[in-house]
Amino acid sequence: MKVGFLGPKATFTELAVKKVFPGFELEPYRTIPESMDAVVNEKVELAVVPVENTLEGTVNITLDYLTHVVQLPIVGEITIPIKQHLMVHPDNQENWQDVNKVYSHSHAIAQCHKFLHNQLHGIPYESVSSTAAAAKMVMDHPEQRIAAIANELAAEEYGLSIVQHNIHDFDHNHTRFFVLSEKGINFEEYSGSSHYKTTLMVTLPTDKAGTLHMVLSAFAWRKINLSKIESRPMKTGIGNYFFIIDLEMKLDDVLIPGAIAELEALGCGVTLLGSYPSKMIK
Ligand SMILES: O=C(O)C(=O)Cc1ccccc1
Repeated sequence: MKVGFLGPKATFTELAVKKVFPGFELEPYRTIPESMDAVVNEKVELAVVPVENTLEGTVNITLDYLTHVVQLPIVGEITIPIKQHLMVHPDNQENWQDVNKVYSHSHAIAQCHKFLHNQLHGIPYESVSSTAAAAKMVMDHPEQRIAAIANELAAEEYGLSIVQHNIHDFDHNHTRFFVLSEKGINFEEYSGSSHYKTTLMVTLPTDKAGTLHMVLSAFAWRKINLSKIESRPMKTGIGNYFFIIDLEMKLDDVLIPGAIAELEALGCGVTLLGSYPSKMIK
């Protein structure tokens, strides 16, 4: 089976893939949407995409592409610890404090704001397609005084020197990834996890007071635990939002279908995005 992921080699996404799909054939893509398109176009059987980070929140492009452009079932979830390091070309290791630009993925930059503000004050930073793309760029340009924020594997892969370890602003930095596939793969087999979640997309009827309250009540009185609720723009006008709701249980025959029927009776639109095992990597 072939797995599509945000490349190039040694991104955090690749780390997540390797934790649960060791030995699988890997296909790097330049962007997250391109890795999802590859599933739709049957170039790969599944894609692994980042969806949420402890420090920076939702990866909007992933949720938006999943809800507005492609309809790919979520078949699994992987959560991994994230450690960010500052790295430079070995030629510039001694004078690393003279860097004049820092490159990384926007989420990685956001995870290190305090470090950048305090230790590299005033140095501009720029976001690129992934942390590994930033590392590769630093390797390709030894003549430039630039640094990348990326993981240890990227430093190894691209021959860079880590000059500051663990520069993320808070401990317990984790990122969640969705596994997307149309093949109905049994992620429990690969992950060994039988802890399930279910994700719903819910649109509310317009101009009806108290609907969100009633939506939450439908889950509350059934004692269905929510692990996340996120609003995203419908992209149809200011103030028009839908909700992505993660439930802390597997799709069953009674409780979740009952809650969905209740939401529909309120005039909500409900789409099941997936019911899947969730694997936490320590
Ligand atoms: O750029 C990467 O390495 C990615 O896989 C995206 C990302 C960036 C920062 C934290 C987690 C995932």
